[in-house]
Amino acid sequence: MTDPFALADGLGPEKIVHLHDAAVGLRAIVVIDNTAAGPSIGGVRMADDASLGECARLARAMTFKNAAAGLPHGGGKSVILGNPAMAGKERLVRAFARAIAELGGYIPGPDMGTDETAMAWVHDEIGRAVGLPRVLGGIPLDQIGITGFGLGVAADAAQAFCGLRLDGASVAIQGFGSVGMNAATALAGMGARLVAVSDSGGSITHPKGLPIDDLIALKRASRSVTALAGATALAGEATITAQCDILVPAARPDVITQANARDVKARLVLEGANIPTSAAAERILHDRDVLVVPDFIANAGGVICASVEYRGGTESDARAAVTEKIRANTVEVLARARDTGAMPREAAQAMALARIHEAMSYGRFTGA
Ligand SMILES: NC(=O)C1=CN([C@@H]2O[C@H](COP(=O)(O)OP(=O)(O)OC[C@H]3O[C@@H](n4cnc5c(N)ncnc54)[C@H](OP(=O)(O)O)[C@@H]3O)[C@@H](O)[C@H]2O)C=CC1
Ligand SMILES: O=C(O)CCC(=O)C(=O)O
Repeated sequence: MTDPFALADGLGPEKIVHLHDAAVGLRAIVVIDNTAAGPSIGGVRMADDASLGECARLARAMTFKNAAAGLPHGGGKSVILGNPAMAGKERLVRAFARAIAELGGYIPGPDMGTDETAMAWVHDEIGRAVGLPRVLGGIPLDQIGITGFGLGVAADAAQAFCGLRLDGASVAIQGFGSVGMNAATALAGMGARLVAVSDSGGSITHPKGLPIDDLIALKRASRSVTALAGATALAGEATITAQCDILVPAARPDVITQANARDVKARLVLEGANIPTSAAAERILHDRDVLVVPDFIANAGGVICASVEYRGGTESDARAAVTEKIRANTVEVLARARDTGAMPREAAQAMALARIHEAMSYGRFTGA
């Protein structure tokens, strides 16, 4: 067996819990990374191939994200191993919920493969979840597309730092779920044009612009974007290197790598997905003057909304908080990066770490 503490460092993880219920076929992992600022919030990912390593990296991203946004929450994440389209998903999600009932330091929300309905099942079992349907008093963060909306705010703030005008800019988006489709809508609202898009069925392009409403209608009908008439099909991962001004990864981790970073054509990368870019790839992009707005700054809309919901706020409170925090953080991080020559992620981590360390300094054993 490998060292069970191999992932441990000065921030966490505080708890790693493996959940197994043979009767329902549940195999899941929860990582509570750091709760110095408050109980952790982070999404529940449902995927066949998620791993402990991925879950821990996602939980750490939440620690940074929640701290950077100034939320009274630490970071956590969970994965349920399984295909989100499976029959019997509700049974599995309900079994997961019961298994985390005593893990009070973790507040689950939606992530890839789960949505407000899944959070309603979790809430029904244990009374603890965010991103709930309105009828349960929630703010359905996936349905209202608040993370995509926040990516639009980040893009608006970032354009001045890379000499780009959103009006007329071309955009490629990998993944057309809650984040991807709402980012497309937000960017189109500021004059940008969607020229390439993908989902798990493949990629398509149209240099003159793809019709976002038609693409959304296809997804609502559970079809792939590749079913759009009149578009040109591209190879699977081709959105990453598509000809465009702005690239929005909005699907799985580790899609911009050392192998393809030199082929990225965009001048601005807005990280909608969590951990989409390897450290080496981010360095390559930085050296090529491609501006990257890091995941935990750009895609914080969902968790900011979740935090507002947790405290009984309204959807308009959430939109105001997302707009204010993402705009301020994007400007601060990009200005620090410009002024110091650091990568935006380094500047963002320094900002978040200062807050995490301060929160940790109030803990009982700090300095003992
Ligand atoms: N939801 C939120 O508020 C937040 C989400 N995020 C992150 O954003 C990312 C997307 O989340 P979300 O939109 O909620 O997830 P969804 O499950 O709603 O959508 C994911 C999309 O990615 C597509 N996809 C899956 N694999 C691939 C692939 N290999 N190539 C291209 N597309 C692929 C899916 O295709 P198909 O439609 O065919 O299944 C789907 O369109 C994740 O990294 C998540 O952690 C970050 C912050 C908040
Ligand atoms: O769904 C949530 O709880 C917050 C969003 C999240 O998990 C994320 O930002 O990755």
